[in-house]
Amino acid sequence: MSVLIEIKDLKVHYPIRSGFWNRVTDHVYAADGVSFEIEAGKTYGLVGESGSGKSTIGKAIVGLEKVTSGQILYKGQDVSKASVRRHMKYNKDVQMIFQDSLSSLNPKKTIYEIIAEPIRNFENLDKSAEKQRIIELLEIVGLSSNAMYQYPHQFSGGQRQRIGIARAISTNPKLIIADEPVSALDLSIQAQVLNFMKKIQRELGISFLFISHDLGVVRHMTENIAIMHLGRFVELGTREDIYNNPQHIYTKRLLSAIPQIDIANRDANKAQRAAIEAQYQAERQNFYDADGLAYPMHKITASHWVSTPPTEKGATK
Ligand SMILES: Nc1ncnc2c1ncn2[C@@H]1O[C@H](COP(=O)(O)OP(=O)(O)OP(=O)(O)O)[C@@H](O)[C@H]1O
Repeated sequence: MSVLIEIKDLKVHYPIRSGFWNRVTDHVYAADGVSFEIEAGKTYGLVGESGSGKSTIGKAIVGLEKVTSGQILYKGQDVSKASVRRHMKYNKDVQMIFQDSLSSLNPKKTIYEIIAEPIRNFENLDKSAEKQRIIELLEIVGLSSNAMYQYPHQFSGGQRQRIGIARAISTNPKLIIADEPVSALDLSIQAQVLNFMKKIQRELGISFLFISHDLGVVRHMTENIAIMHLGRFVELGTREDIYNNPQHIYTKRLLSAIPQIDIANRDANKAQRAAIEAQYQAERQNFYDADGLAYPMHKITASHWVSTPPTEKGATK
């Protein structure tokens, strides 16, 4: 295994201002000491409910959010500082795709201009080489070269996600942060886009940080997964650890929330969901501290970490 990027004790705290003087009166602890590694060519899943801090981590990694403390180590350098990112041309290697492709693609620009923008930031191609590159990128994402003369609103949601992917891969990146890349799409289109992401990963060797609120969506995409709740990781492990041997009550609750298409067992699934919810409500206080925050994680196997009360022994992450 080769580690592409290492996140160490990352904290991103947003100030809350109030009162006549607009003073900082408190903070939102959006990411509160998270550590994990993404391997080269692999997908890392980051899963939690809305507001748990997933996007904040993704944005901090690409440099869109200021890091309060901690490190983001890439090729041995701490890229949490803007000067280091510029010096290393880090933003060429790390790109982001968003959930809402309509608002993340400038509606006034043609697809050609949208895809050309990151290329122009990092390379000095002449007009014909640039056009050739854009035609190739459209081909990779399964769109005809005519698409380059059109505008985002002329495409379906799934096609727009492909355009977002074409733009993201245009700089030949090593890592793509995919923030809820399919949650705005119909189920049938979701599967197409997910398969397509796996295909470009195989062909181009790109790593993904795949952010989702739905453990069902990441299941077939990731090798390693972190479960996040209120700014902290509650559980982290391989796909097998998380899906076959979940330990934290919050992970169990997220697993029970995966939509089931299996109509024959609908009643049994509903009963199981209700049982997990009752267990969650009854045992919640055992899993969180007096402020309602997750405890530090402890290692339970070589790959599996779980947030547990501090009386239990083991290294913390
Ligand atoms: N710029 C900001 N200023 C203040 N608070 C913020 C800011 N951005 C996010 N937050 C808060 O930080 C917390 C984490 O938000 P974040 O968007 O990272 O969560 P998320 O898990 O990605 O959720 P969602 O899927 O809804 O985006 C939330 O409480 C959110 O309200």
